[in-house]
Amino acid sequence: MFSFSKKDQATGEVTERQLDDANIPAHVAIIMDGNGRWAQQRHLPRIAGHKQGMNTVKTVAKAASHLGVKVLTLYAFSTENWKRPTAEVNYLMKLPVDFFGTFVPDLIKNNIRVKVMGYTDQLPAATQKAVKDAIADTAECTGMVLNFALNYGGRAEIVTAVQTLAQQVQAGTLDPAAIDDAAIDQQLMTSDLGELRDPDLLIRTSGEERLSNFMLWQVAYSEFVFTQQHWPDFDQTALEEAIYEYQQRHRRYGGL
Ligand SMILES: Cc1cc(N2CCCCCC2)n2ncc(-c3ccc(F)cc3)c2n1
Repeated sequence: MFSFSKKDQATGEVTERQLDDANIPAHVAIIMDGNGRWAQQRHLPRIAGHKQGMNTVKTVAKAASHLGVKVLTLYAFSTENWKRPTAEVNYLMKLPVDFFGTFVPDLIKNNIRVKVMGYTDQLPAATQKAVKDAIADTAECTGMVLNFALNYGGRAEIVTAVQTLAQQVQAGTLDPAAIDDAAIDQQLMTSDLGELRDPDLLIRTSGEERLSNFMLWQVAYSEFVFTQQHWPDFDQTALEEAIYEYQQRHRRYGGL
């Protein structure tokens, strides 16, 4: 059992809570929202929110690993984020370089393996190199998979999968009647996660209640938990509270 304390924001009352360590979600996915608003509330530039957000990534990755999460997927940059101001995009593209420049030893110490899903060939060369090196440096780790969605979009992922299957039908190597869930799963960027490819729990921070084109196919049966704090304020306790909420729900897979 994992114990944690929850403080009621209104009354200040503190209650002890227990997590059932036999029901920790195997795959947790997080839409890390609120970095810009966090900075704005402190009269700081938006990039200050991203910088603090990256520190939260380090904290939450270690916390998830200690709790027994097997895959942690983090939505770091969407295919729509290229529309942001050039200076902000340039700063964001340097974050993976900074992250691995400082955090790979910690990842290895915690036996955490890095995976990245997205259209990484469209990223700057330095970002691609940092990602490639971190994947190689942690390839022997057998613990939690830290899976970054980087230049990722759920609809683009499905379009790419459909195009591949259509080409196989056109080539005469695939019978259209054989296209089922498994055939689609196999073409998605999460295919190498095997049985852990679909998130059991999706968390979105900062109060927004939208998917924003994230893992649209994979979250078909996920539990969603929307939390109020901005991502830079998210921490181990917030993760434990989200997992506690997940554990209070009856899980159905379309059945009774
Ligand atoms: C673009 C971007 C933005 C980014 N933010 C910090 C977290 C809040 C969300 C936006 C800003 N973080 N944080 C970590 C990464 C990262 C990505 C790939 C990778 F292999 C290693 C680290 C990252 N990438």
